[in-house]
Amino acid sequence: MTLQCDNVDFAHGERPALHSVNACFEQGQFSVILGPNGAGKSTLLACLAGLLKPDSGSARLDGRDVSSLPVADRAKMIGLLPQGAETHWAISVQALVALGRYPHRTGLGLSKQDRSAITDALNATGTSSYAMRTVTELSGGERARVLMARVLAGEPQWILADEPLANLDPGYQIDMLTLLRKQADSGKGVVAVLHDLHHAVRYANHVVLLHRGTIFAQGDMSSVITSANLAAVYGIDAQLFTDEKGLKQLLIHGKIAP
Ligand SMILES: Nc1ncnc2c1ncn2[C@@H]1O[C@H](COP(=O)(O)OP(=O)(O)OP(=O)(O)O)[C@@H](O)[C@H]1O
Repeated sequence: MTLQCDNVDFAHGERPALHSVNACFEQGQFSVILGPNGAGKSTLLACLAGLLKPDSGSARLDGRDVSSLPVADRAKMIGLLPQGAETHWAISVQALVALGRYPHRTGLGLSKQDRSAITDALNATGTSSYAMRTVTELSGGERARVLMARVLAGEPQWILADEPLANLDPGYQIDMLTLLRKQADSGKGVVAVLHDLHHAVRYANHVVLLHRGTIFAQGDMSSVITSANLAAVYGIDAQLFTDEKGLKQLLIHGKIAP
Protein backbone atom coordinates (compact mmCIF):
# COMPACT_ATOMS: atom_id res chain seq x y z
CA MET A 1 0.00 0.00 0.00
CA THR A 2 1.21 3.49 -0.78
CA LEU A 3 0.43 6.95 0.44
CA GLN A 4 1.44 9.58 -2.04
CA CYS A 5 1.18 13.19 -3.04
CA ASP A 6 0.74 14.01 -6.71
CA ASN A 7 1.64 17.54 -7.78
CA VAL A 8 0.38 19.05 -4.56
CA ASP A 9 0.14 22.82 -4.21
CA PHE A 10 -1.11 24.29 -0.97
CA ALA A 11 -1.26 27.83 0.42
CA HIS A 12 -2.38 28.90 3.90
CA GLY A 13 -4.47 31.84 2.73
CA GLU A 14 -2.09 34.00 0.75
CA ARG A 15 1.02 32.24 2.05
CA PRO A 16 2.26 29.45 -0.22
CA ALA A 17 3.42 26.38 1.71
CA LEU A 18 3.79 23.57 -0.85
CA HIS A 19 4.53 23.74 -4.54
CA SER A 20 4.38 20.82 -7.02
CA VAL A 21 5.08 18.24 -4.34
CA ASN A 22 5.35 14.65 -5.54
CA ALA A 23 6.23 12.18 -2.80
CA CYS A 24 5.56 8.50 -2.27
CA PHE A 25 5.53 6.59 1.03
CA GLU A 26 5.29 2.82 1.41
CA GLN A 27 4.20 0.49 4.17
CA GLY A 28 7.04 -1.33 5.88
CA GLN A 29 9.16 1.82 5.78
CA PHE A 30 9.95 4.32 8.50
CA SER A 31 9.85 7.54 6.49
CA VAL A 32 10.88 10.93 7.78
CA ILE A 33 10.02 14.35 6.42
CA LEU A 34 12.95 16.68 7.04
CA GLY A 35 13.64 20.31 6.24
CA PRO A 36 14.24 23.65 7.96
CA ASN A 37 11.61 25.61 9.89
CA GLY A 38 8.83 26.74 7.59
CA ALA A 39 9.81 24.31 4.80
CA GLY A 40 6.27 22.87 4.69
CA LYS A 41 6.70 19.62 6.66
CA SER A 42 3.57 19.93 8.83
CA THR A 43 1.55 21.11 5.86
CA LEU A 44 2.64 18.08 3.84
CA LEU A 45 1.79 15.71 6.71
CA ALA A 46 -1.64 17.32 7.12
CA CYS A 47 -2.31 16.88 3.37
CA LEU A 48 -1.27 13.21 3.61
CA ALA A 49 -3.59 12.76 6.61
CA GLY A 50 -6.49 14.35 4.73
CA LEU A 51 -6.74 17.23 7.21
CA LEU A 52 -5.87 19.76 4.53
CA LYS A 53 -7.15 19.51 0.99
CA PRO A 54 -4.54 20.52 -1.60
CA ASP A 55 -5.38 23.57 -3.72
CA SER A 56 -4.34 21.47 -6.69
CA GLY A 57 -3.03 17.94 -7.04
CA SER A 58 -4.00 15.25 -4.54
CA ALA A 59 -2.92 13.03 -1.68
CA ARG A 60 -3.80 9.40 -2.42
CA LEU A 61 -4.03 6.26 -0.33
CA ASP A 62 -3.81 3.28 -2.64
CA GLY A 63 -4.98 5.50 -5.45
CA ARG A 64 -7.98 6.93 -3.56
CA ASP A 65 -8.09 10.63 -2.80
CA VAL A 66 -7.50 10.89 0.96
CA SER A 67 -9.57 14.03 1.45
CA SER A 68 -12.63 12.39 -0.14
CA LEU A 69 -12.53 9.22 2.00
CA PRO A 70 -15.34 8.97 4.57
CA VAL A 71 -13.95 10.31 7.85
CA ALA A 72 -14.47 7.02 9.73
CA ASP A 73 -12.71 4.99 7.02
CA ARG A 74 -9.85 7.45 6.96
CA ALA A 75 -9.52 7.34 10.75
CA LYS A 76 -9.30 3.54 10.66
CA MET A 77 -6.54 3.67 8.06
CA ILE A 78 -4.53 6.69 9.23
CA GLY A 79 -3.58 7.50 12.81
CA LEU A 80 -2.34 11.07 13.19
CA LEU A 81 -0.26 12.47 16.02
CA PRO A 82 -0.50 16.24 15.41
CA GLN A 83 2.20 18.74 16.32
CA GLY A 84 1.99 19.98 19.90
CA ALA A 85 -1.19 18.01 20.53
CA GLU A 86 -2.90 19.11 23.72
CA THR A 87 -5.39 17.44 26.03
CA HIS A 88 -8.05 19.75 27.36
CA TRP A 89 -10.42 17.30 29.03
CA ALA A 90 -9.78 16.10 32.54
CA ILE A 91 -10.32 12.43 31.71
CA SER A 92 -8.28 9.39 32.65
CA VAL A 93 -5.40 8.17 30.50
CA GLN A 94 -7.32 4.95 29.91
CA ALA A 95 -10.40 6.87 28.69
CA LEU A 96 -8.31 9.05 26.38
CA VAL A 97 -6.55 6.06 24.86
CA ALA A 98 -9.94 4.35 24.46
CA LEU A 99 -11.00 7.28 22.23
CA GLY A 100 -8.52 5.86 19.71
CA ARG A 101 -10.95 2.95 19.25
CA TYR A 102 -13.76 5.29 18.26
CA PRO A 103 -13.60 4.57 14.49
CA HIS A 104 -13.97 0.82 15.25
CA ARG A 105 -16.82 1.05 17.74
CA THR A 106 -20.12 -0.51 16.74
CA GLY A 107 -22.03 -0.56 20.04
CA LEU A 108 -21.97 1.40 23.28
CA GLY A 109 -19.42 -0.63 25.23
CA LEU A 110 -15.89 -1.70 24.48
CA SER A 111 -15.50 -5.05 22.73
CA LYS A 112 -12.88 -7.62 23.71
CA GLN A 113 -10.81 -6.49 20.72
CA ASP A 114 -11.14 -2.83 21.80
CA ARG A 115 -9.91 -3.69 25.29
CA SER A 116 -7.02 -5.73 23.99
CA ALA A 117 -5.93 -2.95 21.57
CA ILE A 118 -6.05 -0.39 24.42
CA THR A 119 -3.97 -2.60 26.70
CA ASP A 120 -1.42 -3.25 23.94
CA ALA A 121 -1.17 0.49 23.19
CA LEU A 122 -0.64 1.35 26.88
CA ASN A 123 2.04 -1.33 27.18
CA ALA A 124 3.81 -0.36 23.94
CA THR A 125 4.13 3.26 25.07
CA GLY A 126 5.06 2.49 28.68
CA THR A 127 1.97 4.30 29.96
CA SER A 128 0.03 1.45 31.61
CA SER A 129 1.36 2.32 35.07
CA TYR A 130 -0.56 5.61 35.04
CA ALA A 131 -3.63 4.48 33.11
CA MET A 132 -5.93 5.74 35.88
CA ARG A 133 -4.33 9.19 36.20
CA THR A 134 -5.95 12.32 34.78
CA VAL A 135 -4.35 13.43 31.51
CA THR A 136 -4.33 17.13 32.37
CA GLU A 137 -2.14 16.33 35.40
CA LEU A 138 0.59 14.57 33.40
CA SER A 139 3.97 16.02 32.46
CA GLY A 140 4.49 17.05 28.83
CA GLY A 141 6.51 13.92 28.10
CA GLU A 142 4.02 11.60 29.79
CA ARG A 143 1.19 13.22 27.82
CA ALA A 144 3.10 12.84 24.54
CA ARG A 145 3.35 9.09 25.10
CA VAL A 146 -0.33 8.82 26.04
CA LEU A 147 -1.28 10.60 22.80
CA MET A 148 0.81 8.10 20.86
CA ALA A 149 -0.98 5.32 22.77
CA ARG A 150 -4.29 6.74 21.56
CA VAL A 151 -3.02 6.56 17.97
CA LEU A 152 -1.81 2.97 18.42
CA ALA A 153 -5.10 1.90 20.03
CA GLY A 154 -6.80 2.62 16.71
CA GLU A 155 -4.55 0.00 15.06
CA PRO A 156 -4.16 2.17 11.94
CA GLN A 157 -2.35 0.91 8.85
CA TRP A 158 -0.51 4.22 8.72
CA ILE A 159 0.98 6.27 11.55
CA LEU A 160 1.62 9.92 10.75
CA ALA A 161 3.45 11.76 13.51
CA ASP A 162 4.38 15.44 13.59
CA GLU A 163 7.41 15.89 15.82
CA PRO A 164 6.72 12.83 17.99
CA LEU A 165 9.91 13.44 20.00
CA ALA A 166 8.84 16.85 21.32
CA ASN A 167 8.90 16.95 25.15
CA LEU A 168 10.54 13.53 25.46
CA ASP A 169 13.78 13.04 27.37
CA PRO A 170 16.64 11.23 25.53
CA GLY A 171 15.65 7.80 26.85
CA TYR A 172 12.01 8.16 25.86
CA GLN A 173 13.04 9.62 22.49
CA ILE A 174 14.84 6.37 21.79
CA ASP A 175 11.82 4.38 23.03
CA MET A 176 9.54 6.35 20.69
CA LEU A 177 11.86 5.89 17.70
CA THR A 178 12.21 2.17 18.46
CA LEU A 179 8.43 1.88 18.69
CA LEU A 180 7.97 3.61 15.32
CA ARG A 181 10.67 1.43 13.80
CA LYS A 182 8.91 -1.70 15.10
CA GLN A 183 5.59 -0.51 13.67
CA ALA A 184 7.26 -0.09 10.27
CA ASP A 185 8.99 -3.47 10.55
CA SER A 186 5.61 -5.06 11.28
CA GLY A 187 4.33 -3.76 7.94
CA LYS A 188 2.71 -0.46 8.89
CA GLY A 189 3.45 2.76 7.09
CA VAL A 190 5.20 5.27 9.34
CA VAL A 191 5.76 8.89 8.34
CA ALA A 192 7.23 11.27 10.91
CA VAL A 193 8.26 14.90 10.81
CA LEU A 194 11.56 15.14 12.69
CA HIS A 195 14.02 17.91 13.41
CA ASP A 196 16.76 15.76 14.91
CA LEU A 197 18.91 14.65 12.00
CA HIS A 198 20.97 12.29 14.20
CA HIS A 199 17.87 10.34 15.13
CA ALA A 200 16.51 10.47 11.58
CA VAL A 201 19.57 8.86 10.00
CA ARG A 202 19.81 6.28 12.76
CA TYR A 203 16.20 5.02 12.80
CA ALA A 204 14.50 5.86 9.49
CA ASN A 205 15.13 4.23 6.13
CA HIS A 206 13.36 6.63 3.78
CA VAL A 207 13.52 10.39 3.71
CA VAL A 208 11.77 13.28 2.03
CA LEU A 209 13.80 16.47 2.26
CA LEU A 210 11.75 19.65 1.86
CA HIS A 211 13.11 23.09 1.10
CA ARG A 212 10.94 26.19 0.75
CA GLY A 213 7.82 24.17 0.00
CA THR A 214 9.33 21.93 -2.66
CA ILE A 215 10.94 18.51 -2.62
CA PHE A 216 14.69 18.97 -2.61
CA ALA A 217 15.45 15.23 -2.58
CA GLN A 218 13.81 11.94 -1.57
CA GLY A 219 14.87 8.33 -1.32
CA ASP A 220 17.06 6.25 0.97
CA MET A 221 19.13 7.89 3.66
CA SER A 222 22.52 7.66 1.92
CA SER A 223 21.29 9.20 -1.30
CA VAL A 224 19.44 12.10 0.36
CA ILE A 225 21.49 12.93 3.45
CA THR A 226 24.59 13.98 1.57
CA SER A 227 26.92 16.75 2.69
CA ALA A 228 25.98 18.78 -0.41
CA ASN A 229 22.21 18.50 0.30
CA LEU A 230 22.61 19.39 3.98
CA ALA A 231 24.74 22.40 3.06
CA ALA A 232 22.18 23.61 0.51
CA VAL A 233 19.08 23.07 2.65
CA TYR A 234 20.22 23.68 6.25
CA GLY A 235 23.44 25.61 5.65
CA ILE A 236 25.37 23.13 7.79
CA ASP A 237 28.64 21.28 7.32
CA ALA A 238 27.82 17.64 8.09
CA GLN A 239 28.78 14.16 7.07
CA LEU A 240 26.90 10.86 7.12
CA PHE A 241 28.98 7.80 7.95
CA THR A 242 28.57 4.21 9.10
CA ASP A 243 30.12 3.46 12.50
CA GLU A 244 31.98 0.36 13.60
CA LYS A 245 28.67 -1.28 14.62
CA GLY A 246 27.26 -0.72 11.13
CA LEU A 247 24.92 2.08 12.33
CA LYS A 248 24.37 5.25 10.33
CA GLN A 249 25.57 8.34 12.17
CA LEU A 250 25.71 12.01 11.31
CA LEU A 251 28.62 14.21 12.27
CA ILE A 252 27.66 17.89 12.28
CA HIS A 253 30.74 20.11 12.20
CA GLY A 254 28.85 23.41 12.34
CA LYS A 255 27.18 26.09 10.28
CA ILE A 256 28.63 27.12 6.99
CA ALA A 257 29.62 30.77 7.04
CA PRO A 258 27.30 32.82 4.79
N1 LIG B 1 -2.14 28.47 9.76
C1 LIG B 1 -1.27 29.11 8.96
N2 LIG B 1 -1.57 30.32 8.45
C2 LIG B 1 -0.71 30.97 7.62
N3 LIG B 1 0.50 30.48 7.27
C3 LIG B 1 0.84 29.29 7.76
C4 LIG B 1 -0.02 28.54 8.64
N4 LIG B 1 0.60 27.38 8.96
C5 LIG B 1 1.80 27.41 8.33
N5 LIG B 1 1.95 28.54 7.62
C6 LIG B 1 3.09 28.92 6.79
O1 LIG B 1 3.28 27.87 5.81
C7 LIG B 1 4.66 27.60 5.64
C8 LIG B 1 4.92 26.12 5.98
O2 LIG B 1 4.62 25.90 7.35
P1 LIG B 1 4.76 24.48 8.02
O3 LIG B 1 4.21 24.60 9.41
O4 LIG B 1 4.20 23.45 7.12
O5 LIG B 1 6.34 24.33 8.05
P2 LIG B 1 7.25 23.30 8.87
O6 LIG B 1 8.30 22.84 7.93
O7 LIG B 1 6.42 22.26 9.51
O8 LIG B 1 7.87 24.27 9.96
P3 LIG B 1 8.45 24.02 11.45
O9 LIG B 1 9.67 23.17 11.30
O10 LIG B 1 8.81 25.41 11.89
O11 LIG B 1 7.37 23.39 12.27
C9 LIG B 1 5.41 28.56 6.53
O12 LIG B 1 5.78 29.67 5.74
C10 LIG B 1 4.39 28.99 7.56
O13 LIG B 1 4.64 30.31 8.00
